[in-house]
Amino acid sequence: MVSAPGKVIVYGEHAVVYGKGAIAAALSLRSYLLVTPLRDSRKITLCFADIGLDHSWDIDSLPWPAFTAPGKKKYFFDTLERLDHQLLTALKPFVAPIDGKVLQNAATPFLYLFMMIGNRHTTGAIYTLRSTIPIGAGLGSSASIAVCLSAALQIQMGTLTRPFKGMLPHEKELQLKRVNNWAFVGEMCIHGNPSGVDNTVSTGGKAVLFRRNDYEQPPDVTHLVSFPELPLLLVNTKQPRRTADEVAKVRNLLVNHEEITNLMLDTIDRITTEAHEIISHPDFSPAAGSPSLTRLGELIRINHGLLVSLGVSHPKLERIRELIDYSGIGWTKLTGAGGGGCSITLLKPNVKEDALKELEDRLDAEGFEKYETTLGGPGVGVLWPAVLNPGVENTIITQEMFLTAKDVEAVETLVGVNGKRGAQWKFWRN
Ligand SMILES: Nc1ncnc2c1ncn2[C@@H]1O[C@H](COP(=O)(O)OP(=O)(O)O)[C@@H](O)[C@H]1O
Ligand SMILES: C[C@@](O)(CCOP(=O)(O)O)CC(=O)O
Repeated sequence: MVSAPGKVIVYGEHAVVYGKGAIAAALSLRSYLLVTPLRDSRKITLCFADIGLDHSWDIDSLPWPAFTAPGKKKYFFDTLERLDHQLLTALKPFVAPIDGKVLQNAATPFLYLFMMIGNRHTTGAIYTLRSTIPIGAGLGSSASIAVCLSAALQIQMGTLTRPFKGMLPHEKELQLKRVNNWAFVGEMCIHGNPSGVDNTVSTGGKAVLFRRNDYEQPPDVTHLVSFPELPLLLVNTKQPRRTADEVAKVRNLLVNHEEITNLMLDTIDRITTEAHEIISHPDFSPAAGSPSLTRLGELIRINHGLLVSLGVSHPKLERIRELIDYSGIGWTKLTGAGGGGCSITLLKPNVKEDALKELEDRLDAEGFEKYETTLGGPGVGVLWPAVLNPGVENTIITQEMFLTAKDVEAVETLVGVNGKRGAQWKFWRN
């Protein structure tokens, strides 16, 4: 079993697509992928329980000639920054029988990565996914799945080892890079032109300052090892939207109002840079009365204003912001692609319990959902063998156990990275 986290973008979404900086942190909400190898089978089955996807392919019937044509097959050590649109087209007939865009979007990166990382001699397997990340809410659900698929398929093919005691740091980093590279390719299958910030933070965990100036080159990634524990409130509008559509809105604005849009993107870049300077300052403290926390909060508010001007907010996001501004408990912005999805609020120090409770009741009454989550958790991890509580319980986690966990809490209790059943996850980066 492998697992990878969702993320929040604290500053810089959308601008990051145009070479500006973004700060993002890993969430404690995660995706979990169980691989059940079937030695004597020539079938692969994708069972993505949260969205009701259960589809099988006969390995021998897949378009191997297209994927193995000269120059097409990529190897685990190749640098991967591009998607091969011819190969994507070759997969279309294999995805077409699946009902609906959401399910097709989930299946396409899997098939592409399976064909690229695997080969026609790969044995059959069932790939079962459960995720505690809300789908399409700006929290990087698709990227966390791409990271899981990338890691699981590479482990299956033997091009990735699980992390072990004594593994050299540079080997760990190299393996993370391979996971991230293929995950980025998976993201490209459904997002067209992703910046790569989501898969990067999901792979490496904790928090990053990310910038991709040149799409032909790898991004500049600074790991923010001392990222502070910021008091954040995360609220979901439950308004569905697609990342690709929101990214397209900014692209259109850039075409129609080039100069003004560029100025706004530059301002967001400046906000991210200043926020980075604040949190990396040796005197930074998120404690009560700290002027730097207020400054970070003001930057959050300004960043949101610019995202509104870029056209990627939504009346429901504005309603949440209005309620929170009215209660005076913190500074709010949308996070991720916007158009719905989630907002984050940096809470002011010493917020009174009853003010928070009153706000939560109002959010609840208007149909919004609040998440309890922590930032800065671990990136991709592996549980191998997939057993519970080794040495004590030693129970193999079966597909049935995984599928019958009745809700997010039950999934976390069963297999969670901090789960109550004592499963021993290993991470490439601690
Ligand atoms: N739990 C899940 N199970 C299967 N597929 C999922 C799940 N979560 C997300 N996805 C896939 O990712 C897509 C959402 O990606 P995206 O629009 O980027 O939203 P997000 O902001 O959450 O990353 C969905 O349409 C679906 O294809
Ligand atoms: C809007 C964007 O900056 C972030 C998208 O995040 P999400 O898919 O909404 O989780 C796009 C990108 O970085 O590729």
